[in-house]
Amino acid sequence: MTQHVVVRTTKGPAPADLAALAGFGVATAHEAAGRTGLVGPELRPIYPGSRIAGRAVTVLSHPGDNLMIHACIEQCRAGDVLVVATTSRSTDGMFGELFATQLRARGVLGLVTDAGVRDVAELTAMDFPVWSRAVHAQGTAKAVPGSVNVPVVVAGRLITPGDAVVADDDGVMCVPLADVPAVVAASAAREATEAGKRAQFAAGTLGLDLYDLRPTLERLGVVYLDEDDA
Ligand SMILES: O=C([O-])CC(=O)C(=O)O
Ligand SMILES: [Mg+2]
Repeated sequence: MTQHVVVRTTKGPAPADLAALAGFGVATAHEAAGRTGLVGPELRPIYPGSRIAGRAVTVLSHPGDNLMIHACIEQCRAGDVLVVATTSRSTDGMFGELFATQLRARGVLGLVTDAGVRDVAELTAMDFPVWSRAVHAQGTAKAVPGSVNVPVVVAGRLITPGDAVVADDDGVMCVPLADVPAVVAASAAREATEAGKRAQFAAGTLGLDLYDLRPTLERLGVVYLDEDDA
């Protein structure tokens, strides 16, 4: 018989590294991580404008059943992001504002879920950020066991408890715990480089010249024509 577990774990990234990742955001951290780590684009924020980075606390639930979210909440602490996956595809609304209220009371930053959520107006009003596969009012049961703090796959991406989860309007990414310091350092370097480029672009420089792309166009056979010759 399958064993269902609730794993108690405190390991996670340094708070300063999580704060830094929240500042950089998903696109920068993803590039800095060697274009890795992204959760599939089907997970979207339920409202725009949030940017968080926190320690992953994971739930693996039976579809249509939120018992294990209840079981998980006492394992959560300030600075965490709750990550919910289901054992087969489900868009049922297994999370809403009452769960968010419990998580907020513990200092949890937000929810990333491969399933559905509901109470979007209330979640928006309380500014509790959620990235989900679906918004669906479909109610769920509390009857089937699952696990807390085991590795899960969310929209194609493996997330292990204690990893850093970064989420904003561009989507969601995961930085494995051991990689966090290196990704923070690479993100800072990338941001400094982009600041220099931004200043040059604002002054009128073209990417074509800054990146020396004219020889590439020529090598690839792209020809410039005047309108009358086209
Ligand atoms: O209670 C549920 O099943 C989900 C929900 O709507 C809430 O958390 O408010
Ligand atoms: Mg509700």
